[in-house]
Amino acid sequence: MPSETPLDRDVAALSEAEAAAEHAVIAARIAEADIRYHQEDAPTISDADYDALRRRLYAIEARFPALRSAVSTSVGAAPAGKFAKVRHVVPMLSLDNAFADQDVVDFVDRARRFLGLDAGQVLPFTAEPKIDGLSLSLRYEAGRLVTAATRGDGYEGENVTANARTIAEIPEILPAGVPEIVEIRGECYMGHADFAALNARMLEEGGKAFMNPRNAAAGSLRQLDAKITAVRPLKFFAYAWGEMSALPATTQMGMVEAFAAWGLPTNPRMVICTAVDEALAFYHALEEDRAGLGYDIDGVVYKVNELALQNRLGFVSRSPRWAIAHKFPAEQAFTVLEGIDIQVGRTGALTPVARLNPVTVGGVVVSNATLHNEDYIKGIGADGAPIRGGRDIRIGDTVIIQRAGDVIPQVVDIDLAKRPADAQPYVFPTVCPACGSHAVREEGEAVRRCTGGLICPAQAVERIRHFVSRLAFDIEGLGDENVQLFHEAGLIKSPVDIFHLHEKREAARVALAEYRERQSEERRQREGTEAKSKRKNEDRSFEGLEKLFRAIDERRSIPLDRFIYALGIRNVGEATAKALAKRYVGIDAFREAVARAIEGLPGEAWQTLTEIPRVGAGSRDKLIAAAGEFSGDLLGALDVEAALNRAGLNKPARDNLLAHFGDAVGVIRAAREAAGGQPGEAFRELASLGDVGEVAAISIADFFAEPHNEAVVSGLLAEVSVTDVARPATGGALAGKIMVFTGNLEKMTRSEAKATAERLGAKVAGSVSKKTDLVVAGPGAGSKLADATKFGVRVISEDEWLALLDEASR
Ligand SMILES: NC(=O)c1ccc[n+]([C@@H]2O[C@H](COP(=O)([O-])OP(=O)(O)OC[C@H]3O[C@@H](n4cnc5c(N)ncnc54)[C@H](O)[C@@H]3O)[C@@H](O)[C@H]2O)c1
Ligand SMILES: [Zn+2]
Repeated sequence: MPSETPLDRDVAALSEAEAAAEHAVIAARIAEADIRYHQEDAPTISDADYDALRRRLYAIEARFPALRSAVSTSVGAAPAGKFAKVRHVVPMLSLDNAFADQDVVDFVDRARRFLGLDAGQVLPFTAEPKIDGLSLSLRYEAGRLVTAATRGDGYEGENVTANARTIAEIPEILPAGVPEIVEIRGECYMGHADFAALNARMLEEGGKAFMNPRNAAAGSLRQLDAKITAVRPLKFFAYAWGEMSALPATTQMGMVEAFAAWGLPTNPRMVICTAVDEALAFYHALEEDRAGLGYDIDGVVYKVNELALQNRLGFVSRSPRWAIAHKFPAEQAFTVLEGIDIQVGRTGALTPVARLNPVTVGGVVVSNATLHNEDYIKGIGADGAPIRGGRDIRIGDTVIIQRAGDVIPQVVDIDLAKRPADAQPYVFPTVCPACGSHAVREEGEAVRRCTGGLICPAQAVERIRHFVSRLAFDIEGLGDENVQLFHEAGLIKSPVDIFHLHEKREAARVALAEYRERQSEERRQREGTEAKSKRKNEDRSFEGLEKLFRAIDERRSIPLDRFIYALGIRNVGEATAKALAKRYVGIDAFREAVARAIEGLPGEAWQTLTEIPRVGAGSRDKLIAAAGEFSGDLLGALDVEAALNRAGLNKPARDNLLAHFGDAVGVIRAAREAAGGQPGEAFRELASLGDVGEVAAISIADFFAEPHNEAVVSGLLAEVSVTDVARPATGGALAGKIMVFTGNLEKMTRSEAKATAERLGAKVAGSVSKKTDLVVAGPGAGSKLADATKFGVRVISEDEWLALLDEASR
């Protein structure tokens, strides 16, 4: 609830003056909300907030009846001036609301008491979905539709006859034999799929999207120009009636069945209940099916089935005593966005989370909701097209929160009318809030990522796990569990700490002991017995720890490719790391090359051009060259077209560039800008290595340009010596040989086998050809083995391979 109304103060504690003051404020807010909702189809508070205001109003009036005013008994809002008015012979009233199951129990008890029923007598009532649309009254005279009217204030509605006639589901003529005067009432609504399609069309035509299906239905029906209504996909369910010259039935159910027989759409979920339990079961079952109905409902309506009993029960002020609306907890609510927090995920992704003024949605108090990503906040969808009609989200905005079922609550829209005058567009951080490293966003990616992988606490555990993984430092005894526990104990915060762990032997022992203690405690709890833990945590040796220290020491020397791979640079996998190591051989040469590449790092405009789909490096360079030669000013559109033609791009590249930058002027402007930020020679060289490429080169440069990472690399180099990668094809027992592994290897993994072969100078290929020198085939080998036979390539078993390795290492 917005803070202006202290709805939480106990009514019993209010003085008469306080009550009067609060009553006046609430009454004014209800009157205002009624006009926005019923007359303008543009609500400014949520239904739940509205209901809470009404409940509070009635609570105050119950204690101070003298405060009752027009609002207390009002229904809807007066007809809008733009429509002709229609007087309802039988008023169209509202319904009393039930929120908790107990309210329904009370309702039935009240009705039974009123009717003087004793325990043995049943009181059947109907239960049916409460459709979330707007009520519509259809008057037929001699079987012909003569007037259609909205509810208005219950006594006078708006004449929307021409509009209603355009609704396909509403019959113009009723079958012969119907009473002379028939007034059928029901709900005019719009289905989910139709609503989505209508909104897409509205946006495409440059119009405004509707907030929800109810507003869309109301806005479409209440059009001065019926031609507009005609193209809006409106539907109708009949469930009530007004003036009738004769009644076709004596029960609620019978009446609705008669309407169906006359050709009116009625809701298939309507049932008869004889006990409260049955009604509540219906309610909860419907709530579960709610999302799949295809149209919005906001609760269940119960009505006493016998019309004779309905007549005896009659009305209280604005609603019948024989019916009640049992509302579902709201799935959407308005609240104020108080701030945007940035969370950093395990892989460095920065995710914006809305900090909200707490609000109840779907029966749960929500104070955080997802904002998805940077573009979502700006009003841009995943496909680059506007969402929410292009409205961005700002701190201080009044936002709509949605929470359906178990889905994470999300911010779905904002109310522009309530935007504070000083609200600023949200600027997404370019620095990681967890570690201060810069955060970059790759073109074509929705997420921005922290580049401080090695020091970022949010990513630490993941990165350290990668650092010690098999293809990287391969430190035995430092599995996922140990990384986690040493990280939690503050002993390994970054990879450098691994090499200092032995200096903190005591602390490591304590951390390990505590971890074991926790583990066995958990086991005890799980198994439920004390006795089970036979070895009651006796002083177990810390042999494992000593072994770990030895394993770490063994890795104080590591080949360059493994070292590069271990750093966990984005887009740098095993193959890229190998290509780099092969090219630069030693760590110093590699770092120098990267430092030079950073100096020549291309500008953002160049990077953007690089990542537009179907625009390869060739097209990009052609375009930049053409833009460089182009001397005209960008306003001369003809020249611009000519310049673009001269560039000689292929069609897909050209189309995608035009789509991305809007028009030829935009393309040339972008190309000119890119020309100013072209990469230097060193960058181009880095990017041109096999298995590296421009994307990886940018990631490498970004990584080393981040001082935090440089610091960790220097720290590591003080602890480990990075060995040069032997130039291949010299000396190794398999120098220059092309090998293929196929089938299942049982004594070593595929990647191990591959690494060993490469260490001996072989090149490992993925498929067998005439050039293949050797195939190692395990069980289950298939087509590759067949190829080997076909080409006459030598094939050996895994055991023979191991023997060969033995020999080679002697
Ligand atoms: N957000 C706002 O600013 C705002 C303002 C005013 C009203 N409202 C919403 O409207 C409600 C009050 O409006 P109300 O006075 O129309 O009461 P109501 O919506 O609680 O109940 C009466 C209405 O229910 C509808 N209905 C749907 N299915 C029905 C069925 N099967 N049988 C009978 N009636 C059915 C009819 O149109 C009827 O007029 C509030 O509880 C709130 O949800 C919201
Ligand atoms: Zn970070």
